[in-house]
Amino acid sequence: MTTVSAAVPDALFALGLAAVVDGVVTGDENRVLLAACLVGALAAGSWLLGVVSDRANRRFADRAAVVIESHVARLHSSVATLELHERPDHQDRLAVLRNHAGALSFLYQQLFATVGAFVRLILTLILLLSVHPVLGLLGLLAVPDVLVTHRRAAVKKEAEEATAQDERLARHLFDLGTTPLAGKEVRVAGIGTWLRGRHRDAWMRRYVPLARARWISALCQSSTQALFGAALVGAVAWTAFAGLSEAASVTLVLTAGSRLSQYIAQTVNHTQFYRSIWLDVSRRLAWLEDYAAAGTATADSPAPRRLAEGIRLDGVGFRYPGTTTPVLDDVRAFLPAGTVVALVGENGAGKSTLVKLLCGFYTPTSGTISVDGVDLNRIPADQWRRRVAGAFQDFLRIEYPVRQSVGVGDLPRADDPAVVRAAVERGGLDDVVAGLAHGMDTQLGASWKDGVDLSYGQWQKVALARGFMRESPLLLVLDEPTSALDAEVEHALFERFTQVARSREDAAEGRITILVSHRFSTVRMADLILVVDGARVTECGSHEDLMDRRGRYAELYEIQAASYRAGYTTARGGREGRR
Ligand SMILES: Nc1ncnc2c1ncn2[C@@H]1O[C@H](COP(=O)(O)OP(=O)(O)OP(=O)(O)O)[C@@H](O)[C@H]1O
Repeated sequence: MTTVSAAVPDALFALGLAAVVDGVVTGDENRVLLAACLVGALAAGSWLLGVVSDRANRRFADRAAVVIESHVARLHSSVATLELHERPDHQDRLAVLRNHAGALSFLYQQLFATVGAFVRLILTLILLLSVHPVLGLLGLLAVPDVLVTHRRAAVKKEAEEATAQDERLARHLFDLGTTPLAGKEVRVAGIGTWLRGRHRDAWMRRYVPLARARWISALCQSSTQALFGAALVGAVAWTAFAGLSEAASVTLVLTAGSRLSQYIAQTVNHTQFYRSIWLDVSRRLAWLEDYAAAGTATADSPAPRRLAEGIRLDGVGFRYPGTTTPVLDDVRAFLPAGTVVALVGENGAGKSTLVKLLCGFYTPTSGTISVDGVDLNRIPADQWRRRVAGAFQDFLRIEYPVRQSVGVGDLPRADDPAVVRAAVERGGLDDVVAGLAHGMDTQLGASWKDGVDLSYGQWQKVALARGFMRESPLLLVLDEPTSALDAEVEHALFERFTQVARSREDAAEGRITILVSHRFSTVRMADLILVVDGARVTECGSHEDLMDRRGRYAELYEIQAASYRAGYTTARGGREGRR
């Protein structure tokens, strides 16, 4: 309310000045003194109310910014599928929403600022009309400016959206050129200059149309404001020479008139901001809210407490959003409850995609995945995800003390030392922790105080341990989480996982463990092996079944076994030769 109140003394300032001039012209000292006090009081009141409203608004906006950003982040993470992150049109919408989400926090403050601007404008118009009704025309001559400002803002927004992809590209290239992770490869490949060039090109593709739009806007606005300026000069001259020659009236027209353009600009800016925030950012926020809610609309069946039968893939087909090539096509398989299932196949065969579908990160484009006979789409995504655990090849490096970095795998139990310790052991991280100065309390990440950096394989073990935090997942996914570890270490770890998976407690829950690995010595431990080839599951059975079948699996297994044998013989030959 202080914002609105501040508008009144501000607008009446012209009246105070006119009274001072009137007192001077009539030689009435008391009147001059009174009017000067009024001007002082108006100026002080306007300043004081402005400061108070500014403080209050900032406080409110800071709090609102935290709430709104948390809301956007929550909506992001509550979207069940990954489509949101991978469709370019969705990404562009999200980029604009992320960039402007902070502006939403000014919505409330802006509402009062807009009302305040209207109050100033109306009071100023009343003051002008009190001199002569024809001065109301000044208000009309401000209309072109209003129209131009509205139109040009829309054009600028369109240009921003049309080039949002280039902005993302420029940021991506900047990150590539400046983040430590990419640093080695950028230097070895010598692509620093190339990256800089591409980065500049992307910025120019964004900047040129935006700059053009801004220049045209500036030209149009200068013309309309020049028109208004000319009208103001005309109004002052007319007041001075057309029978309204009292000095007080001229002062009023001069002061109120010159402020009129400023108040009109403020009113237009405030309404424009309000309009763009309301129509644009809040519409995007509503879109994100609907998008997040749509995923749960068809979910009407709770996640099972335990798996009794298993998971069935029935004619499952999948294309990534925005692409036309099927990555999976008519996949049919049954994963029985309580088993360890391995997925094998060449690079790009579709193993990780199948894992993502099983986790519910995407919905199949055709066919169904059913869990104990219930379509996975009918199980609320958050419930299903609470029963899924695992580790992925593209893992997170959470730079916290080891205890938390592992513990966040299951937040409700993150503070239970015994649970975290058990997960550390299952993930094979115990030997890494033993070598750290502060053990489980060691800060991870070299950029933090007393922080240590880990090797890629050690980070992978942290992610793996985090994946083992969850108490009773129905689906445990291990999608090449040990690719950076030695074959022997991976073998030992998986041997331990499969033993646990076959333990009485895990078998009672019917947990299915999905294992993706390119190492056949690991894969052969699984109860069931699915061979993914040419977007389909072409073979399915135990290691022995598949070897007997002498198909693709047996062929790949033999190739790997032969290369291991050759490597072993060469290594042994080399050692014996050196002796
Ligand atoms: N987000 C994505 N958008 C579009 N296509 C994708 C996406 N992710 C994967 N693909 C494509 O889907 C196909 C299968 O990829 P996927 O990651 O499932 O293979 P994979 O068998 O796990 O391979 P790898 O053994 O190399 O990990 C590949 O051709 C890949 O290019």
